[in-house]
Amino acid sequence: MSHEPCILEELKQFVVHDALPTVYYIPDFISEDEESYLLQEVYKSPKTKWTQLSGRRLQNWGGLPHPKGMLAEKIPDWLQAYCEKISSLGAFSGKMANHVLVNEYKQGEGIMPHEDGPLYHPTVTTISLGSHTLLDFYTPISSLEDAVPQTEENRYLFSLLVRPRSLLILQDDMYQRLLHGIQACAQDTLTDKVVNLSAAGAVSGEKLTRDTRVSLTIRHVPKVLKTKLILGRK
Ligand SMILES: O=C(O)CCC(=O)C(=O)O
Ligand SMILES: [Fe+2]
Repeated sequence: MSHEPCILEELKQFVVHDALPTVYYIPDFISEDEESYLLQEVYKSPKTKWTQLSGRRLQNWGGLPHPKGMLAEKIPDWLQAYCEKISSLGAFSGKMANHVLVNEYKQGEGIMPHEDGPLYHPTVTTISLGSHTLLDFYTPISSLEDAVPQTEENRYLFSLLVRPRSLLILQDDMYQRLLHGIQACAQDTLTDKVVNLSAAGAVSGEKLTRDTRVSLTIRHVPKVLKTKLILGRK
């Protein structure tokens, strides 16, 4: 299936590597003031908005994606502004982002390798706040030869360094075929497996200590329910 080009010309300079369809890494997408403002808003949200998972906690905004359709909820203004800004770049083929996950990772926390699944438009955009992290990519289990033991180590492909205030856009195979995850560790030693070293202003061999990172994962959920009646609720 061919992919319609949907990102504005001006973003082309941020493509990380032609061999990786497709990664855009945009350093300093937001200012330090915007970063503090967003962190303030995240931490102002009611305690009940947080879901504690093993190794991270999260806030879900916009509704819960569901195979039958997402019952859309209004996204607060402080997030809506960024949904609009990113959508206007063409990230979602002209559609408006309508879903935001806020993940908080304390130093040493991470997320297991996973796929984001079929409920989203196949583009994921992520603003990082407070700390860098390394996002690691893995081949899916079925695509390796049987003779090779399918350990996480064998399936590991490469990493992206995401700095605070950056915007990362993943599309195509990067989203649809590969798994992504974040190692639960407190410090990263950069290697040549980090494919955006120069774009992120880093060098191989550098050691970076993590702090608490908050990520805003901004997406478009195509299937939305217009009213509660469709779910059969009173
Ligand atoms: O924190 C991130 O950048 C990744 C989050 C993620 O993969 C997810 O929520 O599905
Ligand atoms: Fe994910």
